[in-house]
Amino acid sequence: MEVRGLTKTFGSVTAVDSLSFTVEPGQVTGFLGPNGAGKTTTLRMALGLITPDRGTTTIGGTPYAALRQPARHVGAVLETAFHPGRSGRDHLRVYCRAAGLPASRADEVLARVGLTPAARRKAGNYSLGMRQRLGLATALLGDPRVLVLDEPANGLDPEGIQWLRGFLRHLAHDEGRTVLISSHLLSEVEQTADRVVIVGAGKLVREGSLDELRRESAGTVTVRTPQADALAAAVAGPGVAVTTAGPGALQVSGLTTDEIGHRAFVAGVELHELSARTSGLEEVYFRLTAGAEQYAATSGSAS
Ligand SMILES: Nc1ncnc2c1ncn2[C@@H]1O[C@H](COP(=O)(O)OP(=O)(O)OP(=O)(O)O)[C@@H](O)[C@H]1O
Repeated sequence: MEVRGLTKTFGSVTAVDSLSFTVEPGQVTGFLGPNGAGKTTTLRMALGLITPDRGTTTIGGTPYAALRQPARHVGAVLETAFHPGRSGRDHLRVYCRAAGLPASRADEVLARVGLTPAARRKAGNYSLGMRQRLGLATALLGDPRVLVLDEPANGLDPEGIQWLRGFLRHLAHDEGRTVLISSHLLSEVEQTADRVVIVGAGKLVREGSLDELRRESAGTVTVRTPQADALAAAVAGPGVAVTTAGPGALQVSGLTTDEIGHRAFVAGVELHELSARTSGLEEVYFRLTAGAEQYAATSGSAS
């Protein structure tokens, strides 16, 4: 799935801004960003539910709207709407008819998502977690190569989350499907996703493997010094990032503790602490999207 230059404006809000990224088969890709970052709008454009101002999305080289029998190519769970009086099984059979699929697919996908025991119960009485499973079953009806799921872990209990992780990884790794899942929490996709696409304020912030992000989170050094400005000047250079981490404390990335200690010594800067530490993925994600969240908060309160 290739997203190229997608842009969408609602009034004065640019929800999605020249966004481009690629989602590969055989992997689970996490689509991450804080609330209001434009994830749902992007997915709705990718699935032809709303029209972008600019840009394209193609699935296996073809725009969604041009796919013949789209259910066989792309399965999506964006918002899950059910007729409350209809059983889960009947809900799926209606979709089978609409998509030209045999009714027997309904029972097959119910079994895949573990809903067989509840198949004949009214969907209106399903728990949130069961509704999520029914949504997933609906997406799987056409046996699609691409799955797009908006916040699929919402409402699932810990056991359900565990099951979902294994299931999505199986669909991608063992069956070679393309799986895209959105979330505003990195922790929610951390154990499922192989890659992440991170957006903030409608723009791409980062696209890459989770391993890359993990490596990045390993390289921060905390320095405490009464001469913070002098130290910042002493370590500055290409590939080095320095941020303030409280009074008299700096975080330096791009240099080892030995290199920072040496530069401080040469510059005559007194050090009180020099420690390498793993900042953790969540912190890297927060740092990447912090500006975007600020922007979202400002634009939200102004409107
Ligand atoms: N139909 C609409 N009309 C007006 N503004 C909209 C509409 N849809 C989305 N927006 C705005 O576009 C921005 C992006 O919203 P979107 O729902 O795509 O973000 P999101 O990343 O999915 O957020 P969340 O995690 O909260 O679901 C927000 O500022 C939102 O208020």
